[in-house]
Amino acid sequence: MAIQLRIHVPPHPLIKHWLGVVRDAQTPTTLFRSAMTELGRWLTYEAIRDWLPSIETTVQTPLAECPATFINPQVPVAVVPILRAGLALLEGAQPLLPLASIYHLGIVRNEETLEPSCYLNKLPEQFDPETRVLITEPMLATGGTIMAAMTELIKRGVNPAFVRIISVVAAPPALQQLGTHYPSLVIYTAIIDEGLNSKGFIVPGLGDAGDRTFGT
Ligand SMILES: O=P(O)(O)OC[C@H]1O[C@H](OP(=O)(O)OP(=O)(O)O)[C@H](O)[C@@H]1O
Ligand SMILES: O=c1cc[nH]c(=O)[nH]1
Ligand SMILES: [Mg+2]
Repeated sequence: MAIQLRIHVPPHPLIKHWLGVVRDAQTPTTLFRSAMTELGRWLTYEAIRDWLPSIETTVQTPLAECPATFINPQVPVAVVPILRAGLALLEGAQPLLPLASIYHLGIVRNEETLEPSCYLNKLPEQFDPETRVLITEPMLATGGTIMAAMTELIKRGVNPAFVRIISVVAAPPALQQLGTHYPSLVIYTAIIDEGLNSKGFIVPGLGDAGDRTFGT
C-alpha cells in the first residue's frame, strides 16, 4: 500500500476563530501575534496526540494501585521554528512541549525569484533517528522554504515519518511538493487555500506573515 501525505484541517472552533482574526487585514500587530500564538497552541495540541511517545506504568493512588500513562522522557523531541513567522507559532507550541529542544532555522524568500535562502541554522550536526520533530511554519506557499527546511533535517538523520508540520495557511504547490518527496509526512493546518497570486502570495491567505507578526 502506497504511503500518502496526510493533511489534517482540525474542525475546531478556536482554530477557526483565530484564523479569522489573522486573515482580517484590520487586525493590529499585537492581536495578530497573539492570534498566531493561539493557533500554535491548538494546532500543536491536535498534532501531537498520536505522535508524542508515552510509557505505560502504574501509580499508587491514596486508595489503590492503578495504570498510568506518562510522556516518555527518553525519546528526544525537537521543535524547529522557521523564522521569522514561525516564532509566533512557537510561543503557543512550547508550553505544550516543555522538554523539547528548540532549533531555530532562519529562511527568507527572495521577493522576485521566490527562491529561499538560509541565513540562520541552529540545527545539531546529527539528530537521534528516534527524534520527533515539530516544524512551525505558518505559510506553505510555493513550498520552497519548507522543502529547504526538510532537506536540512533529512541531511542530519531525521526520519520524515516522525516529522509533523503545523501551518496556518497551506497552498496546493507546497502540499504537492511535500507529498511527492515526503509521503510519510503529516501536516496540521488551519486551512488550505486555493492558490498563489503572481507574486507568490497565498490567496486569500493573510498577507506577509512575518511582517504582520513583527510590525515591519
Ligand atoms: O512556501 P514559500 O513560497 O517558500 O513561502 C513561505 C515562506 O514565506 C514567508 O517567509 P518570508 O520569506 O516572508 O520570511 P519572513 O518569515 O521573515 O517574513 C513565510 O513566513 C514562509 O516562511
Ligand atoms: O502569502 C504568503 C506567502 C508566503 N509568505 C507569506 O508570508 N505570505
Ligand atoms: Mg515575510
